[in-house]
Amino acid sequence: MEQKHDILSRKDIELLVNRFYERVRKDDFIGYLFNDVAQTNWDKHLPKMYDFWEVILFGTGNFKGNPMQVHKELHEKSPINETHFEHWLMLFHETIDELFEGNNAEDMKSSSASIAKSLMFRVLMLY
Ligand code: HEM
Repeated sequence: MEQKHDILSRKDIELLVNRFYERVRKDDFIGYLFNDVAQTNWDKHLPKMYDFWEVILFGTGNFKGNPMQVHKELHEKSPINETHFEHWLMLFHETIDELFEGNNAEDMKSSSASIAKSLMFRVLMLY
């Protein structure tokens, strides 16, 4: 088997994001939020997510968006809760571990966990 390496480039981010949302779309617990509620246009969403993670991980690229607003609107259409966030995070971390290994992979797990927490608190107004 090929040795795993760290997340080092935009190409690596693209692979990770593609693999993650392939799982999300088919997921019994959160898939419907994308497929039915948001009716996600994947050709737009995926490049946006490459940009998002490129900024978070490498400080390069140009993400334009408003995640707080987007998730609030989603929650208004179809309520999401802590379990959805935990599940999202579990799938994300599993996908990272499946493909990569190293400091950036670990950083991505911890930054996704803290963003998930802050999104969750603000979207669900738990503060
Ligand atoms: C309960 C967990 C989550 C669900 C169900 C969810 C769902 C969604 C949906 C449906 C969209 C809109 C896609 C579209 O344009 O159709 C979206 C956008 C987005 N999500 Fe999430 N998400 C979750 C958690 C997270 C987390 C934890 C992060 C970051 C670590 C994140 C980052 C983003 C970003 C950056 C966007 C793009 C925002 C924009 O367009 O301005 N999401 N999400």
